[in-house]
Amino acid sequence: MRITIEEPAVAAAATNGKAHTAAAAAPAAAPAPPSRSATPPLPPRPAADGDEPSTVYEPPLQEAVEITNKRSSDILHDPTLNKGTAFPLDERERLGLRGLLPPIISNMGVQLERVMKDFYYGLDQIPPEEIGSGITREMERRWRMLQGLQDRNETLFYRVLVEHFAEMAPIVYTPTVGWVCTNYHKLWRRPRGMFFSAGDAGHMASMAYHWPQEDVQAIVVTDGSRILGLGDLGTNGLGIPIGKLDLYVAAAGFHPSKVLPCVIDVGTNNARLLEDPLYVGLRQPRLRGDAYYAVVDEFVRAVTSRWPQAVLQFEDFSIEHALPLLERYRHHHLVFNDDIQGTAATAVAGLYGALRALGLPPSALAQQRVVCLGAGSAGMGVVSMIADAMVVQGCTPEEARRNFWVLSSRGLITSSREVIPSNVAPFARPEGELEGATLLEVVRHARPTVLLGLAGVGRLFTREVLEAAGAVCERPIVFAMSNPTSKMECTAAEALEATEGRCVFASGSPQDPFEFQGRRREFGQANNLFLFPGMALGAYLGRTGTVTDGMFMKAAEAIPELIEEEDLAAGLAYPRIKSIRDISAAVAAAVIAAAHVEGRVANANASAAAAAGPEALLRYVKRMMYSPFEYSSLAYRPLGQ
Ligand SMILES: O=C([O-])CC(=O)C(=O)O
Ligand SMILES: [Mg+2]
Repeated sequence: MRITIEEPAVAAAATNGKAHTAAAAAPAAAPAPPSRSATPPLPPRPAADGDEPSTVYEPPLQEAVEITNKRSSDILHDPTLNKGTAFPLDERERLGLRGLLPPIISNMGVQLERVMKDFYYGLDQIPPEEIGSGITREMERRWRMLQGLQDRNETLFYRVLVEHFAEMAPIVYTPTVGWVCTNYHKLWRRPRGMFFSAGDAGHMASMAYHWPQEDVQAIVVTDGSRILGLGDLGTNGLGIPIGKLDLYVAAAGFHPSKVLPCVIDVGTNNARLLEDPLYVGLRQPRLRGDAYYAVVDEFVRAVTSRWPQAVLQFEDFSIEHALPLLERYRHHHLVFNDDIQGTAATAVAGLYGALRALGLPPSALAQQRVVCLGAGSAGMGVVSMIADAMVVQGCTPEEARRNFWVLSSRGLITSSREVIPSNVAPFARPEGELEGATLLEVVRHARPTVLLGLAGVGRLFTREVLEAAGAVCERPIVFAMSNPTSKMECTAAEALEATEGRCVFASGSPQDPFEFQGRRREFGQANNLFLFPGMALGAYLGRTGTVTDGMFMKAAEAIPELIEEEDLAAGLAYPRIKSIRDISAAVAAAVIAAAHVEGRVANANASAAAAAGPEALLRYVKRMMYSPFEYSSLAYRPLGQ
């Protein structure tokens, strides 16, 4: 496997072709692009006849070489030196840039095409089906504006993000981040984070040293194979680790220079990206099997060797790899999978919150009847953890399992199904019980109190399904957890209308408040953003070695404690995200406390704080959190001193 180099001739041809396509698709009001926006064709090559030079030698007017004493990101941040994706491989090696840029080496023609498309069409270069419902032009404008701020002044960026978190989280994170990933190759700006590709095999350990920070405390990595519910986005998926780590800083107080977003590029099976001349990832189908695991293993060895104390969060890996990778590393490294474990703990937290809102004690969890749509890694992670929580609340594992009805795209899963993955098998209904039944049939038959949506395919909680849920239960709990907005199982308005306002609703992507039956209704956000920043902070501060199920369970129990009384009365199952820093601090403290009981807190300060009790521990955590409210003063120390 080697780094792919775009052929200039091919790229120039593609440039011309695309310019015409874009012009045809342009709205009538848009200015017509010049007939040729691409680089002019090269002059015909002179025929080689004999040994005579065909041209007269002309000395160049300016030096072709520019001298610099800068390296690595200092070069990318110097506009006079930066070439973006066009740095050739030898310069990437010589200047410590390998890994700081996507694997494709473009030429200036491709860069020109990207710029001109944006210049002429802006958002309109993007086919409407890619925009995704819920993403408006105004959200795009805000994203671009905040991105510009982040590129020039991170302290100020994080200050505005912390101060206006509820308003800005939907722009830097879900749902806008889904749109950003879909269009990452068109929106290309300054690179942020690291790219490890299959073409880097054998080089990753040394590449990790190209990252300029000695002290990295948290890494989020994706292989781009299942970005939110949007599918395989290849290297474009890096937008997700970037968005997650923005929240590490804003919500959990990691220092912005100490977090590292990463993508592992093993190819993509997304035909549209493979054909797009602007795509910046490897143009090859995804690696599979041992070849795939070899790349991920090398990445994990590279980053954990250079930064042994860092927490490593796996994000948006497709179902076939997410669980095997978690099992592979979780017993040796400080890792967790946010979609499996973070989403699970978020769902448990929300169920405890919903029970509180309904005036029921935590022990009532053991009596809930749960229908879960989606048997992927996130769905099954949620189901297993709710079952574990039911056991904590006093029922046997067998009784807990009988409380679940799990549906895949082929309907209800029963033990008569030919192939059942091992994590699904314990939750298969007994043979003969409605194999393959539709969601509507299952709701009527099982009479659930809880309806969970984790299928990632869009509006499957139809009006009929929701009405049935409202008919079999006075106050059904409805969580539409798939992201982004276009993939949610139903909207808040749909859930409220179909149940005459009786349900407790939450969704993974945010929903604006609205008036319903003369009352303003607001909704909790069932998103793992409540979990992962605090989980990472607790695991990092505690130096807990690994991340255990017990740590997740305690984190889940801590979250509903932070819902305000008046919000409980209004039926909110989650605290408000504007208190995200308090929530993350409480989660981190709960995580350290759980790890302390398990005897795995290796950091003496954290251990002493845990021994001193919950208040001392919470104070310790809060003291360790970075705050962007003041600039720190800068001191100068020359290199080598
Ligand atoms: O990123 C989010 O909003 C939640 C999440 O992990 C996912 O949907 O994969
Ligand atoms: Mg995710």
